Amino acid sequence: MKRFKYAYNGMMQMFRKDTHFLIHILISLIVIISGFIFQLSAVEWLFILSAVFLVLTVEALNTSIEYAVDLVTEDFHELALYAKDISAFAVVLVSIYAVCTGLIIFLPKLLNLI
Ligand SMILES: Nc1ncnc2c1ncn2[C@@H]1O[C@H](COP(=O)(O)OP(=O)(O)OP(=O)(O)O)[C@@H](O)[C@H]1O
Repeated sequence: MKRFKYAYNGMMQMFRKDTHFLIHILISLIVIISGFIFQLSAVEWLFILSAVFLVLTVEALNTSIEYAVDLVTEDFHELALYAKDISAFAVVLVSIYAVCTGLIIFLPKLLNLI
């Protein structure tokens, strides 16, 4: 129960600090609602949910790394720059995976509507 409380506090802090997180949550909700509308198969749900949770998880880790780096130094430091930039790169990578997954699953269904 303690762990859930800490996790809840972490989530609330994410909402306060990281506006990207809120955008990710909103997009995730739209994707999940679309999944119900298009009646995804079990395998399609697995890919969509893995993409959604991967993006949210990596975004949370990215914010966590930013805090850890800021704790060590707020001065300009090349290693701080590498740590933050590589962590941002990880978010971009999973976002590309999520966009590809969304396109592969939803695009044929959307084209079918036309
Ligand atoms: N201490 C530092 N030394 C060198 N470069 C830094 C340092 N802090 C931040 N940077 C550079 O500025 C960029 C933005 O850092 P920042 O901590 O503002 O994160 P952010 O991407 O704006 O995240 P958020 O919007 O969630 O706060 C980093 O990716 C890095 O290139």
